[in-house]
Amino acid sequence: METGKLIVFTGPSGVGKGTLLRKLLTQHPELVLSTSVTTRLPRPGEIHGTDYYFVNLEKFQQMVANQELLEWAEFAGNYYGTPRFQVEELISQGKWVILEIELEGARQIRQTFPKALRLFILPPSLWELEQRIRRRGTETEEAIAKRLRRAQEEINAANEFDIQIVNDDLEKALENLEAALFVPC
Ligand SMILES: Nc1ncnc2c1ncn2[C@@H]1O[C@H](COP(=O)(O)OP(=O)(O)OP(=O)(O)O)[C@@H](O)[C@H]1O
Ligand SMILES: Nc1nc2c(ncn2[C@@H]2O[C@H](COP(=O)(O)O)[C@@H](O)[C@H]2O)c(=O)[nH]1
Repeated sequence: METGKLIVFTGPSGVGKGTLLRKLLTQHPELVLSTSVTTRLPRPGEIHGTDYYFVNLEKFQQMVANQELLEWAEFAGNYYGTPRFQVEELISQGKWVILEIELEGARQIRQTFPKALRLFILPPSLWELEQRIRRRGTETEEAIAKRLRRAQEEINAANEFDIQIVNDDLEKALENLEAALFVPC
């Protein structure tokens, strides 16, 4: 049977992780993106069970207490976590599972899944990162400020990851991502 693999995908908010992953998954439908749990409110168009499992704080705390999350962290005022059951099940079936998670969660995964491939996505500059968050138009000023403060801390930790990819030109970044994932044996 083919061996499953865990792939961690991290980078500051607004760098383009979701955009890159949507393209990657269209071209490689055999890859599986884990659906996280969050206490954040849904953005317009986001669907429960597809983009996230949207839960209240009480439910999130219950999941933490019951050890239902593989990793979890607070990010810019909300909680996020990876449901354990789906990831463990999929990997045991030989699937390649991607976690799109922030830095603290990625550090936890490093402890529990040392063989996971860990990728960090960098912006071409902090200025461009801010433009991207603003252009997306999904966050309040307060949330943008929180996310940008966290961005510098995350970028400083990029060297903790196996591979760093700059998302300047989207197509080029996608090519680099594919090269990192599908290295010939
Ligand atoms: N290479 C790129 N060049 C220009 N704009 C980009 C590029 N990649 C992504 N974007 C744009 O930047 C914005 C943020 O992208 P995206 O939502 O994918 O970021 P993210 O890293 O998933 O953010 P978050 O962690 O907050 O969910 C989007 O409007 C997207 O269209
Ligand atoms: N540690 C975790 N981080 C997660 C998870 N799911 C998403 N995220 C990260 O949170 C921020 C903000 O996401 P947003 O959707 O509110 O913009 C971003 O860096 C995501 O990668 C998770 O399960 N665990």
